[in-house]
Amino acid sequence: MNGLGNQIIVADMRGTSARVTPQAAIAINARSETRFDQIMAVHDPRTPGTANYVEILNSDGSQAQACGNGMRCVVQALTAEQGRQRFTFETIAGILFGEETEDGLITVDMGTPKFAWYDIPLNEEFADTRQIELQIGPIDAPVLHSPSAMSMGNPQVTFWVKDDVWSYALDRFGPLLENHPLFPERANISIANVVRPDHVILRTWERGAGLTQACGTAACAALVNGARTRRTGRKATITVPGGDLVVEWRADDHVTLTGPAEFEWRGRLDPVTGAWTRSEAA
Ligand SMILES: N[C@@H](CCC[C@H](N)C(=O)O)C(=O)O
Repeated sequence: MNGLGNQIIVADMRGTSARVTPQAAIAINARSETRFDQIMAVHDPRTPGTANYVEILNSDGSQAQACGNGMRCVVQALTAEQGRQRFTFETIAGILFGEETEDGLITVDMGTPKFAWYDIPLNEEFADTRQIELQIGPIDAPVLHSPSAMSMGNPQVTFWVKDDVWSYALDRFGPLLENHPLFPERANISIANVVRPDHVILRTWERGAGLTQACGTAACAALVNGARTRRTGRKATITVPGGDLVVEWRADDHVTLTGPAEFEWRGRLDPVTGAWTRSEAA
């Protein structure tokens, strides 16, 4: 499936105790036909009241706590299968809610943001994470500097720019910043241009996956970081390379992400080795 071009494999692991291994993820990603950004492994529920436990793997085999575009794909796959439209899921970051609406778009309640340096986490104490000390480029003329940091379940860093987000070599800066010593669990790195308080243009280098067409949790972080630094309101369209997402930071502190999800093709997957076959029928 894909969520605005974020390449997602929804792996149906219900009825088995097997897990998708990091080795399988790396092997699947090595094939051009199955290159992906995240695998959403949908397991039987672990907690009463939830539909499924969802484990998230990045294309480098690492585990992610949250994936907004992937959750939309899971909601759409389960809605198509079961007819019902609302789901409660458990992930390592907590409980999430997802719903397909009448217009075919999917809204996921991504939970609440965290701002304390130790929750993000950062390796250094910052009293205020709306603007942290971090820069890239020459010390006296940094190319990017003073980003906002927060956790949307996963570590997120938003650099603010006033010009074209495409004029920055994110493919070069992304890996350096993702692995910067300030981030003990690495980080998702975004560049944001606030066009209007209700419109942000965003590019993201994803932890464990690299440049992507869309990153839902980074879009949530751009809105929340925008609102807490008074650059945006509490609801905005976030334009990512793959298209538009709508993010709202509600009065109850929950962040919702709305956008499309698209089925591409189906197959059978060995979760241990990553060997796969494509099904003839869609
Ligand atoms: N594509 C995602 C984010 C996936 C996880 C991220 N790479 C991480 O490791 O935190 C999204 O849509 O949110």
